[in-house]
Amino acid sequence: MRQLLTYVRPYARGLLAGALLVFAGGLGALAQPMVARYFLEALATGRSVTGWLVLLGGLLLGAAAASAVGMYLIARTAENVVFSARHRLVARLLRLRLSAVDGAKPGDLLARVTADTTQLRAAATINLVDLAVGAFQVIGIIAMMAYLDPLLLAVVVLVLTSIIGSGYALMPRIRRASLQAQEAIGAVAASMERALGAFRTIKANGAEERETAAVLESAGLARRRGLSAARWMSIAGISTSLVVQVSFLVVLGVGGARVANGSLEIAALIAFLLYLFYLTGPVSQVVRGVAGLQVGSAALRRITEVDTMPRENTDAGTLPASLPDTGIAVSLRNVWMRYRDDGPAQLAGVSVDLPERGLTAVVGPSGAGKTTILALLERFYDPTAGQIRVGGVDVRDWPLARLRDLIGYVEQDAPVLAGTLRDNLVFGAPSAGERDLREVIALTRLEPLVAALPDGLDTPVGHRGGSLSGGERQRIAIARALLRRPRLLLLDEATSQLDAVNESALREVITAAARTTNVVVVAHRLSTVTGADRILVLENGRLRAAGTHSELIAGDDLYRTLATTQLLAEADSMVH
Ligand SMILES: Nc1ncnc2c1ncn2[C@@H]1O[C@H](COP(=O)(O)OP(=O)(O)OP(=O)(O)O)[C@@H](O)[C@H]1O
Repeated sequence: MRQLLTYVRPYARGLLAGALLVFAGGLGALAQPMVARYFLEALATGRSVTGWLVLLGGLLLGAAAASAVGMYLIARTAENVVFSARHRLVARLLRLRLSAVDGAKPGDLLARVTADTTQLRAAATINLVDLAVGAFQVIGIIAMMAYLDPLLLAVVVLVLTSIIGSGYALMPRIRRASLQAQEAIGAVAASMERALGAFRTIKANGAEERETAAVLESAGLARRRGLSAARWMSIAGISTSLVVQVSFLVVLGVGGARVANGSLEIAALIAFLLYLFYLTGPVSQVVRGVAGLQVGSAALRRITEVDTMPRENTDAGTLPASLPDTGIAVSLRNVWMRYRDDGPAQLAGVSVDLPERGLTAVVGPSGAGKTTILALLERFYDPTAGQIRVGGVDVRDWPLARLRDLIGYVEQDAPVLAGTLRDNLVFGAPSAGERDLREVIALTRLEPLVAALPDGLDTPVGHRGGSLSGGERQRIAIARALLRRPRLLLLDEATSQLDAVNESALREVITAAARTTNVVVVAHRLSTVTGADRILVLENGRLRAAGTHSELIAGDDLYRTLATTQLLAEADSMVH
């Protein structure tokens, strides 16, 4: 409730005004028959009806307008609350640490932003208003009952206490069932995301039916949990009416006996029973409000869970006194990395210095920890032990956003985002000028692609760049990184995405970049390696050897084997 109120508080005035207007609209509607009566009386007796007619018309329009505006204000509060919950959630989700997201399911996180926040709509408005208005009326009616006959009130209160008792028993069940239903909806979203993210793989493996079944299993669970919440809600509703009916009978019995022995007037009993009759509505309203709040609190729990996930602080830290204009040096000192505390060491005591300029190639068997080094330089993760310095400053001391500003990173799977080609290119440098853009397009040999696309740079490239080839995606990723004018360029080379012509062109681009910048390439091609100023050979997370191609060919067995077997293209000719 407290958490819910923190979302509602900024919009409390609008909600209050809305509730008061709806209430005034209700009063106006109630007054209409009375005014109609005076109008008809005036008509029958031949008196002037103009005043009554104007009042009736005014009431009619006023009540309708008050209700409409009131309902709009309540709906606006609901939308505002949902928006502010989404705002907070999205801002937090995109700042989560990678280690937090590694273990989460993107579809489930998505459901929290979409489905769970929607559940706040009713809880933050209608349910709260129901609870407040209902409770207010219940208190008023009970006060009137106390005035009429405290003894009968005691009977009513006794019976009403059982509503509170059953509420204590039922409400947690409603909350639990709603939470499970929302979790199941998260699971539906997660399995859909899994299926749509690997659409071709599913088709190629004939897995449509299995995946459909997996999604439907979660959907079925959501249905069962939803039904379970609905069952508990109807039990709460029906037990409320039953309790009020029972109290009606008890009051009738006790009151009747007291009237018979002369200790209560019949008029007082009738008035009491009328109040009891009126009590049904507000009590049901309170129960409805509290039950609705359970659904909201279940959703709120899933929303606020994100608050407990570790986030990155992108601004804290101190910039180094001076930053070079071109490349920036990097040093690793006895760096260890475990992705999980109890997991194996993916890097085990790596120490290396990479100067401000030059091309460093990192090679090694699959799983040796090559990509992990790049991830640590981007500070996607902190090393388990040891120190990484960029520009002479520990990466943990850098303001994260400024550190990443220095780096251009081309991931191995070269992701392209839904949007136009231009959006994708300027993604890392939104203020890049047209000239820079054209220059980078020429460097990365993207000109033929731009010319072939119907709207050139402004052509949408599909979800995850689905309408592009692997090589095109990779060149776009490289162009995107170059446009950032990085001082440290990290390239995770894809194994076989580029044809020979494009490959040699890009090799030239990278070599040119390395003349002014620190370039680190996780290399899978011999051509990349042979041109490197230094090569690091990683094996099982250890830096096994370092040197130039000819030094390593002469001095390192693993490198020699890698060069002849794993590193692609012209291997034989380069080795001999
Ligand atoms: N986010 C992660 N969580 C847990 N383990 C991870 C994670 N990323 C990588 N690993 C593990 O760390 C090890 C090193 O991975 P890394 O991606 O650095 O290898 P690599 O040398 O780049 O391999 P490849 O050449 O196949 O790309 C692998 O065993 C991998 O399974």
